[in-house]
Amino acid sequence: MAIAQNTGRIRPTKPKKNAQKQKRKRDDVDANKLQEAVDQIDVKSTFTSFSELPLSAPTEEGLKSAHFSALTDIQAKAIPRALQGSDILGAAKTGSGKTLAFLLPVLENLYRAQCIGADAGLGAMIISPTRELAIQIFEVLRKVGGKGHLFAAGLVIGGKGLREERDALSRMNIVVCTPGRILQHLSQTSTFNVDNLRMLVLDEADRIMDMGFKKDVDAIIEYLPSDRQTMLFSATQTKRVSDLSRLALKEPEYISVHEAASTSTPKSLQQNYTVTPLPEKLDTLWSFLQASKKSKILVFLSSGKQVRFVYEAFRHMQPGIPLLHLTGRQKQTARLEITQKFSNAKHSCLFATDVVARGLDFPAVDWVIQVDCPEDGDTYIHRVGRTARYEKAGRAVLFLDPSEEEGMLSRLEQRRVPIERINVRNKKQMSIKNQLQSMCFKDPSLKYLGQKAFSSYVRSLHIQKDKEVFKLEKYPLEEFAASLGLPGAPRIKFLKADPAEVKKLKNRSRMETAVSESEDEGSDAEEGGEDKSTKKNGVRTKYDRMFERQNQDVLADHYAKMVRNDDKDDVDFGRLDGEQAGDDALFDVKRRIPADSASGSDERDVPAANGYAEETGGEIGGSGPKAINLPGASAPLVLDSKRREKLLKSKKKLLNFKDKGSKVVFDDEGQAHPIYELEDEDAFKARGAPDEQRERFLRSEQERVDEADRADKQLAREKRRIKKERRKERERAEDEGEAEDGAVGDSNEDLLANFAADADGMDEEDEEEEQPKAKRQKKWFEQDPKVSRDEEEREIGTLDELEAEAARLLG
Ligand SMILES: Nc1ncnc2c1ncn2[C@@H]1O[C@H](COP(=O)(O)OP(=O)(O)OP(=O)(O)O)[C@@H](O)[C@H]1O
Repeated sequence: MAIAQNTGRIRPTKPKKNAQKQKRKRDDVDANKLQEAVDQIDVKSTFTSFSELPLSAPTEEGLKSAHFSALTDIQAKAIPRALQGSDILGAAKTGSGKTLAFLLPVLENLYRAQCIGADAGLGAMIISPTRELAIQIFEVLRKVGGKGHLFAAGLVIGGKGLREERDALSRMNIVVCTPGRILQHLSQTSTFNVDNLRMLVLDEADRIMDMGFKKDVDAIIEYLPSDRQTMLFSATQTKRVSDLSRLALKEPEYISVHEAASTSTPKSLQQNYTVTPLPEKLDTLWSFLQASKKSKILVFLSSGKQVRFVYEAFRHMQPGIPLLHLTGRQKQTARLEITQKFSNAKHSCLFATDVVARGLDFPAVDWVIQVDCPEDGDTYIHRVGRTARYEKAGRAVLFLDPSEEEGMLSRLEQRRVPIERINVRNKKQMSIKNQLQSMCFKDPSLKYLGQKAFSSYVRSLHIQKDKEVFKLEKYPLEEFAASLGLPGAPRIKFLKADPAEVKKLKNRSRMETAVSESEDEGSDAEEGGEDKSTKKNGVRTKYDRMFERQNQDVLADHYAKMVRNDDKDDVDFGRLDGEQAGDDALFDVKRRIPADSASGSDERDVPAANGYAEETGGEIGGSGPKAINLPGASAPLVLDSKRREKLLKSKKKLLNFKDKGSKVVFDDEGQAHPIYELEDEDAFKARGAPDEQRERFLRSEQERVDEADRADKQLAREKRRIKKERRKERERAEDEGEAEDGAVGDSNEDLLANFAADADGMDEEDEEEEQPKAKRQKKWFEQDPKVSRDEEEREIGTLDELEAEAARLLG
């Protein structure tokens, strides 16, 4: 198969023309025979191996090289029906091989239809909710289809050049994509023709069909031909009639292989929970890591901020096991690198958000630890499904706060999850609170991360839909803040908001947010999220995007949308009551400014990095720019970009934002006054009319000038006298002979020079003037003055005398 690279760069390879033609001929014959065999499949019979199915030679070859021989349950049931062209709703436990259950029919059905090459157009579209999962599906496609098939296949997930994708799309037969990005191509790429599309696959279909992707999916469907085969797969598949009608499924086959099973999770998965009060969760996690250094562990936390804080804090404490972290906020290349690292690692601990909860097939994960309670039973199932995949063993532990225990256990029971309580051995339990506190004290940036982790966690609790499980008022938040090493709990404000808006926001699940983050917030300007806003706003520049990017280090996009700039409606978190905390509430993070600049006496200081404190109001702290009060600055420094945030690290640059200071003069008592000070008006009037005052002032100034003039003249006279004396002194010295009088002359000159300097400050030029000139050598045309005087006295009379005189001068 001509397959694109898994980085999103699409480079269909070109098989040699002759070989291609011959192969096509063979394939034509094969395809006809295969079609007959497929038509004759008895879908009710039991299949156990791939060899029992009528598959093409290239597919068989691919399966063989990937060492797939026996069919899993879902594959045995779904593949025969899908080969015959039925629409499928496939449900099976995590790690049970659903990917091959839809990839094989895609390869086979397109092969039999000879939907190969650029002329055939796009034959199949496979949609995944996350980029990581799309990449993984693409890899499996490459593994089983890359051996002998001639399809051109590619990945369209954003994070790479739009034009590059656009060019390749027009030649693709199979595309694996994320919803936002493919919709962008459908709406913007004129050469992208989907008229020949035969198959549409939705992996993690329940996720793709829910609120987060609703608009995108509905729009995508509009572009696709209605005469197509549609397949939906998920471990938590639903038969929602609304979804089926949205996708226009035709008499779909509902294949739920584990419906009758007593549990909805793999049998080989051992599941436990431990009741750990929120402030002790990090202690328990640390103790667990210390006891499991030779394991591969996946730790779920509910927000990217928490992931970042726990990762950074634990990293500093050197746990003795390699640590990794993954969130939707990271750049695509970093995410890819981390998933690969964790896949290849033997012993490692990956802290992650729900961005990796679904579909990812990390090999040999020993433990899945859920430090934060999942939002619902489905999320729990997907998270724990990252271990115990395809008949392998695995263990999962859920940390529950006492307030969550009852509610969550009943949800898990409803979802047929067998889970048992275990207790943490007191002896093994370690406390890292003091360590965290001292680390946060020493390292303001860690403390800052801790504050963000705290706020984002509280916000995530607040927006949870299931209030029977998540009762915000029951969590010991002060103690929780202390357990993160913080000196106090950052205060959080809740704002009243439009109920309709809140409802809409609440309907967005956390997973959706994580996923939409992952789609929206890569570094590349042409990613899915950006594309959506492009649609809305028309042309946007790089700077628009830069400023629109929501406070990347602080709050997620959806939180930003929940913040309203309406101070009147602020309600203190401390005073939160049932009504205020109800569905109508939106919230905002309120951080403190230093006590000396804060007006409210009850406010605590929460100094941010570099010793400065943040002040937020309205949208600040939620998503918009932050304002920092610099000591000595007249106005707060607004942090509306990364570049400005960096400023905080440079004292030199910060000086530009501070007041430059003003000049003052000191009176005799040592009191400072501004240089120009307005005097008292009455005192001014008492001194007479302004004109008179002006006259008086001019007169007095004139006298002052005259006096100064006189002094100057006197000084000039004195100088001239000194000069004269010095000249005479010099001449006398010359006359009497330099050798004898040098000493006297020098001493006089010193004396005179000193006097002159004292007299008034003669400047250097004057001083130089006073220095005796060094005796200069005569030029050829100059005469000795003595000689010259003698000569002048001598009269030149005749021509002979004149000639004789000229000869004498020349000689
Ligand atoms: N027929 C098979 N024989 C052997 N291994 C298989 C077979 N089918 C799938 N596998 C392996 O099982 C593992 C899980 O497969 P897959 O990722 O498709 O599961 P899934 O059902 O999609 O899981 P999830 O619900 O978590 O997405 C993979 O490592 C895959 O290679």
